[in-house]
Amino acid sequence: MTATIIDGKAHALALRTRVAAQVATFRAATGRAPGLAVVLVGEDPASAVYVRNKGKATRDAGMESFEHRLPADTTSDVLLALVARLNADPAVDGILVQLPLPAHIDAQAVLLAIDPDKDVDGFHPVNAGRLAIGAEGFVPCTPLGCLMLLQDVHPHLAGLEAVVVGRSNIVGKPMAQLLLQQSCTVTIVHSRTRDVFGHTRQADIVVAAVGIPQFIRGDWIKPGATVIDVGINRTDAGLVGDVDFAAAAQVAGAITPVPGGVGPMTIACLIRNTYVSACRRDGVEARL
Ligand SMILES: NC(=O)C1=CN([C@@H]2O[C@H](COP(=O)(O)OP(=O)(O)OC[C@H]3O[C@@H](n4cnc5c(N)ncnc54)[C@H](OP(=O)(O)O)[C@@H]3O)[C@@H](O)[C@H]2O)C=CC1
Ligand SMILES: Nc1nc(=O)c2c([nH]1)NC[C@@H]1CN(c3ccc(C(=O)N[C@@H](CCC(=O)O)C(=O)O)cc3)C=[N+]21
Ligand SMILES: [Mg+2]
Repeated sequence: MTATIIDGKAHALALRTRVAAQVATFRAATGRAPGLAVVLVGEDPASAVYVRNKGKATRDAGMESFEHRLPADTTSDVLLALVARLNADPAVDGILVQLPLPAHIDAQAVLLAIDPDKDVDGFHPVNAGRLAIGAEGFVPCTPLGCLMLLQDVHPHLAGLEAVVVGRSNIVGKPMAQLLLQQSCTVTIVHSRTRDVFGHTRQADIVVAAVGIPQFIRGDWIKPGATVIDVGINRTDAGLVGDVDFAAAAQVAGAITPVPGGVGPMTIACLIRNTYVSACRRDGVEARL
């Protein structure tokens, strides 16, 4: 069997195009553009590339991008003061503080300072709680993008066995919550799991968010299963995912590539969340 390759780039472009059309309607109705503030502390080159790409995607959608670049030695107090200003700024609908932050800054404290109703990353504990109880809030962009790709392959997710590899607050845990909300039977495996492939081999859906290049082997996948590879690993061989793509594609029914899979959907969902935030803040219905 050779898997269908899930084209994340095409899905992302379609979503961004839909959002851009709705943003035009929003601007005509309200006389203002939705705004996204992105904060980058330090000079990590990979982070700088992401922030540039986010700014471009924001402007391409007809929204305003406010980019704040701070030096690596910025204090927590200075960063918290900037977040407070962005919280109070009516032109800002979404706030994203690029992670990772330098080690001397308490990242949890910074995330906690963001107004949950501008938290388009969905990282604030209030939004994590809203997701857990099924209340309206912001869902982290990467798992939301993964869910959209999965729903294209499986219009009915209910009853499917899903295994999420990884339990981080920004990918694994919210991914498991979303799949549970869709009535999948969800298993989360992590570094202390005794038999990771014993679990993945049973799964109809495997979401890999481990951070280890090509960690998931081809024979860990059940024939016909859907594989979503969240991993972004820069190696000497270039950018690779957390799945051994060549081997897994021989077994899976559908699989996302890296690059061109989940990554572009993350940015498209950030644009979507920012548009939705602007609609909520102005009391107009979000249409997507
Ligand atoms: N495409 C995109 O838009 C995005 C991609 N990423 C990428 O996704 C990947 C995961 O990111 P993130 O969740 O932040 O990573 P973290 O490092 O925060 O979490 C990794 C998880 O994998 C688990 N893990 C580590 N080793 C093993 C193992 N041997 N067996 C089973 N589980 C293991 C860890 O377990 P434990 O908790 O026990 O330590 C942890 O829960 C990275 O490659 C990252 O670059 C991240 C965000 C967005
Ligand atoms: N507050 C915060 N929110 C985030 O959402 C966030 C973050 N911090 N820190 C870093 C991670 C990582 N992340 C990615 C976004 C897009 C691609 C992406 O577009 N990837 C392209 C390739 C890009 C390349 O070539 O490097 C692809 O997979 O095709 C990847 C990774 C968002 N993150
Ligand atoms: Mg992490």
